[in-house]
Amino acid sequence: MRPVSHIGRAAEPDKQMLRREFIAVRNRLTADDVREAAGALAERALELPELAHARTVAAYVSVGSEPGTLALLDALHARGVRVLLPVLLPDNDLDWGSYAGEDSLARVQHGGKMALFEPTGTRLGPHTVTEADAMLLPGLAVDTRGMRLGRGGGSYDRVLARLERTDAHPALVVLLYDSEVVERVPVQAHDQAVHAAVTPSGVHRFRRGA
Ligand SMILES: Nc1nc2c(c(=O)[nH]1)N(C=O)[C@@H](CNc1ccc(C(=O)N[C@@H](CCC(=O)O)C(=O)O)cc1)CN2
Ligand SMILES: Nc1ncnc2c1ncn2[C@@H]1O[C@H](COP(=O)(O)OP(=O)(O)OP(=O)(O)O)[C@@H](O)[C@H]1O
Repeated sequence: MRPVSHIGRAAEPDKQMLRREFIAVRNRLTADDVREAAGALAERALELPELAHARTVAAYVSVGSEPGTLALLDALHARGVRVLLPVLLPDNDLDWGSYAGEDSLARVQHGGKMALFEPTGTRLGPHTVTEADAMLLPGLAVDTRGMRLGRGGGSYDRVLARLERTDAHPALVVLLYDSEVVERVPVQAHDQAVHAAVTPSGVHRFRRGA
């Protein structure tokens, strides 16, 4: 058997298989499980110094069985933090808009992709994310190096590449369930490590190059 932690094209089928497995586990969660986890996740995340000091936070609105983010968005918004939310573009890149409460969101179906909740206000442009002091990222798993397995759209790979090009260095925090922090995920050359993961039971910090 091939190891799963190699770099390169061979990682792609491994990623696909792992994504299916993590999604299957999420799909077995009940509405109560999701609700309970969302409350705990918001509490843990709000304890992060990176969020306590942030004036602008790039985040996202969870859907389905993803770890819930709405309570966290509301708490940040109530504190006066500027919360940026993604708008999915046709090439999977992300534009951004501001969160102004639940009424400022609309459910958007992008072709055959999953339905998302997106901000209805002014679109600020893809570059706006470089103004964030912290970024909350979706994912399916993260490993002990901070390498993140995303859904495979490459949206956040693009965002992270944009941050690197503009020399922006926000705190990168992925929101996950406890069982999604694992020993190793497959990586490709374009993948970038996050600094921390927040799960309902705690915060995991990753050392760069670990
Ligand atoms: N709640 C939430 N919002 C989010 C993301 C996310 O993962 N979760 N994104 C994360 O990048 C961005 C949207 N990007 C996306 C890119 C591609 C697909 C997509 O192709 N989905 C396919 C297959 C993948 C899947 O099932 O997960 C589909 O829905 O069938 C979805 C979202 C920004 N907003
Ligand atoms: N900077 C980039 N610009 C354009 N496409 C990119 C970039 N980085 C990665 N991609 C492409 O995006 C696709 C998905 O990459 P990958 O499997 O790493 O997604 P992911 O990290 O799991 O998803 P996401 O970033 O949406 O959370 C790949 O085909 C990859 O080549």
